[in-house]
Amino acid sequence: TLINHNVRSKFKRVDNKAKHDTLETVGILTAFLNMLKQFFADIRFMAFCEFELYQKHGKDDGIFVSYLGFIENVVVINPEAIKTIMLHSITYPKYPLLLSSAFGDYASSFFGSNLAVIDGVEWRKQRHVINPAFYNLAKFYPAFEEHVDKFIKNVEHQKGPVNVPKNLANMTVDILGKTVLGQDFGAQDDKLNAIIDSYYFMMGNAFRPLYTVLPFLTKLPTKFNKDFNQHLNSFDDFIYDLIQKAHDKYKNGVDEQETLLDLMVKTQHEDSESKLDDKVLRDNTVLFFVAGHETTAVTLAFQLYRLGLHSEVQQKLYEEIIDVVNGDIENLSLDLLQEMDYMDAFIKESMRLHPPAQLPGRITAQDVTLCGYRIPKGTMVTPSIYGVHHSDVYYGQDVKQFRPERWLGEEAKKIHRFAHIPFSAGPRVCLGNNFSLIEQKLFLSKFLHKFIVKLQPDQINLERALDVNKDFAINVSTRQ
Ligand code: HEM
Repeated sequence: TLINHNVRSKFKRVDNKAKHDTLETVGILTAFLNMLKQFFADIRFMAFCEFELYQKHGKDDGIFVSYLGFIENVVVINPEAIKTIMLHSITYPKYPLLLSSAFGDYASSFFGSNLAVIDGVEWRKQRHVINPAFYNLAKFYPAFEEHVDKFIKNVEHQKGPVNVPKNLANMTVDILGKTVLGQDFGAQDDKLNAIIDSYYFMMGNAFRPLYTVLPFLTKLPTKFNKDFNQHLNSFDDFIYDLIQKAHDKYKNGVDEQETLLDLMVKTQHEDSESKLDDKVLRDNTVLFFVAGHETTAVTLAFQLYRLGLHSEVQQKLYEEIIDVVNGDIENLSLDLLQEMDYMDAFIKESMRLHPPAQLPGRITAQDVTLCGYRIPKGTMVTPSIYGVHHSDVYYGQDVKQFRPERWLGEEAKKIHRFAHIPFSAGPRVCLGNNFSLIEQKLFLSKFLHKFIVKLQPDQINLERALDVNKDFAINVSTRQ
């Protein structure tokens, strides 16, 4: 009770927007149980834990205090407060959790110090170098198409149910390799297996809060630690090899279209103020691996799940595709993808209910007021993407229903702009959002043109549980 009292007294009402005298705080026992749950969970599970707590303990302010491990965490579900946080990246910089390299924990040794976690001048410098790689997405279109076609061909040759998450991840990593790193990975042809295995091993383990909070565990002479370090070394060798190839390409003056990696490597050879050294290149290449393929693969897997669940939506999408390409899928182009309104609504709705990135942590750089409460400097503040997307306060009574129509016409205008933020918003908005949206639309158009998706009877409740390592098989039949 004393601890609770202490926590509450820190977050007091300062103006009449606040509905209660202090911010609502989850009880210390609940926090402790939640912490145990989080310690052994994958970080991706934590947003569900937080939202469950909010539903049980939060009041109707859309803001409450919870815990991330031992750290007090102000979780924000109110879209006006989310807007304030997202638009003011100097007052609310990134929470430096993943920058704890001083501890030498797994998250920082794998993920490193890249664009997504740094702030200030260094962030501006890196974003300035990396941004131009995403200016002209039309140049990526042929690579998107090649790998989507390969995916479809593989499905055509497969007998029986198709396990989608892993295969989709192979497709998206091939697309990423070709477009962003300039490499043919061949994951869809089973050529990248060892590296992908290492990658998944680290993704599955590096971000476990257990190791971030108790990093000394990573130093114990256990088999697990040995395995982790082996995987890390082989993954790093692979990345440094890609970087070396980009250096060679620069020196040989190969006149090809510049990839993101080329742009980053070039800074070292030219007398530029934005020089990025090899370690920064390595850390950003890892970032692009992490941010750039699993997110889209999981999104697509959930979309196939939704299509199987809602056959009427599938039919409407199919009709729109046929209409836009005028009956011939060979006409499909980047421009035509922009004409698919129902497709846009479908993607928005699926990313609302199944956002792959959920808790973008920030820290207060000064004392602030959010929703009428005083939040002291140095507090962790986390807009809950999952929370605001699932809140009936902002989406109404049918919040749990999958209804793309809510994103069409007048109805869409009533939804708060910051109540739908799967790619975040403001200066730290996802750099790959348009890249991913084109990938999704192209995939869905070609896939639905070819196949009808059906779920298997035991797979009607996947609401929370999908990641690229989970088995999720769908039945597909070829359209006549
Ligand atoms: C469905 C797909 C994707 C989702 C849902 C997603 C989501 C996000 C979110 C929520 C953030 C911001 C986190 C924050 O505000 O703290 C972010 C940042 C970022 N994303 Fe994505 N992302 C996706 C795909 C991609 C792709 C395909 C790429 C690159 C090819 C990419 C590259 C990045 C980068 C570089 C950042 C850091 C930007 C910065 O801090 O300046 N993402 N993403």
